[in-house]
Amino acid sequence: MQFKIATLPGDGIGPEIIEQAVKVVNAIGEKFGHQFDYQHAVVGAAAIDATGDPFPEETYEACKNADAVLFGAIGDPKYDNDPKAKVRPEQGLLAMRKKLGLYANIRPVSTFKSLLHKSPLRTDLVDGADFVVIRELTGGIYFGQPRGRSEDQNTAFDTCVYTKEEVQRIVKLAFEYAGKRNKKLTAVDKANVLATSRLWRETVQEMAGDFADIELEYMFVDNAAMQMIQWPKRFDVIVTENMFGDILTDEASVITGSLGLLPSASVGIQTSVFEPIHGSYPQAAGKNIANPLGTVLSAALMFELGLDLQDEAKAIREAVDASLEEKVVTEDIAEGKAYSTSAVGDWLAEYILKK
Ligand SMILES: NC(=O)c1ccc[n+]([C@@H]2O[C@H](COP(=O)([O-])OP(=O)(O)OC[C@H]3O[C@@H](n4cnc5c(N)ncnc54)[C@H](O)[C@@H]3O)[C@@H](O)[C@H]2O)c1
Ligand SMILES: CC(C)[C@H](C(=O)O)[C@@H](O)C(=O)O
Ligand SMILES: [Mg+2]
Repeated sequence: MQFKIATLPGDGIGPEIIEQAVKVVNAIGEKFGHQFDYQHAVVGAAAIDATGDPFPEETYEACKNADAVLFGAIGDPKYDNDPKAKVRPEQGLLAMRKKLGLYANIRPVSTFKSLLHKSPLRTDLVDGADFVVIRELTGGIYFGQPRGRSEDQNTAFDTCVYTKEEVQRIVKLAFEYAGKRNKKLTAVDKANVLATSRLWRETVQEMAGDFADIELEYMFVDNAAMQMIQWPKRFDVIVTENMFGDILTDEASVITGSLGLLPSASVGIQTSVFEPIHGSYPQAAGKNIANPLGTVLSAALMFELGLDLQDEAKAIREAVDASLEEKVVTEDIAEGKAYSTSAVGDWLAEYILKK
């Protein structure tokens, strides 16, 4: 089959990790007889440098016209350290999510047998941990109005807004996702304090009757942050709002051993975007040391959820498992010899072709 893939490397380590994902996707193409027509587009700081806009119209068009989008990461210290910057790389990512209607960010968290000892958590706690965080991605405090500063500049404000419809569509997706897994859903909120969280909880309660086969529990986000580390195996599917999901999933990556391992799928109304959960890791940019597996596993999610090609997704995950067992890994998870980002990509592509 023939597919159009938009590749958006972004900033920092973005180009290096996307390059490895493309190698892997090409190997899958060769093995399974698919052709991929790539359209490269700029986003983030790279797009500001090139066009002045962190999510230019041409990039939006490339995403809309694609069967799937592979995205690296955005962000640059020159903006991180300049709170007064008017245009920021992160605005490009948020614009992409909003304009493409990517309301659900699916972030699977699972452990690899060969990496259990890499987690700072006790092996018996993390061995077998396997859950999915469904993060709402186009609402909440990231997008709510009003936001800004008072006239005298001495007060700043952001607004957290959710409509019932926004909550319903993500909660429906989460119930359905739980139905395909172990039928357990944890709705994480801060309903003891926030009005938006009370709307979430009320909406989940109203919908629960339609999903009576799903075991449902509610948990406050502070408690969830603790239990995720204390007892990660108790979770199966978690649904939560935008910012809670952002924070909880970086925390969850500690269970697996590295932030560089976690993939995600941002799905919604138009084309889906497949992206690692980590950022542009500027300290590693250009050094060929970043872990490409979060991005490679995002490509696996692209086959699984975006293109509905299950054998292809499985072949990528098998290659990743094999690389971990053979210890062909980058420095964040290496013991002894560390491989470069590109060497890991080459090894994975070769493994897929040889198998
Ligand atoms: N989706 C995104 O594009 C995204 C996500 C998070 C942060 N950011 C941006 O990235 C920039 C840097 O942010 P940050 O330092 O807080 O977060 P980060 O995720 O870039 O890095 C945090 C730490 O995680 C580890 N790490 C991350 N990715 C890794 C990889 N592939 N391999 C090995 N280790 C990895 C490193 O130890 C790194 O110091 C900022 O500009 C931020 O806004 C972008
Ligand atoms: C860079 C930032 C806007 C982004 C977010 O907070 O959503 C990132 O942390 C992520 O998790 O993709
Ligand atoms: Mg994040």
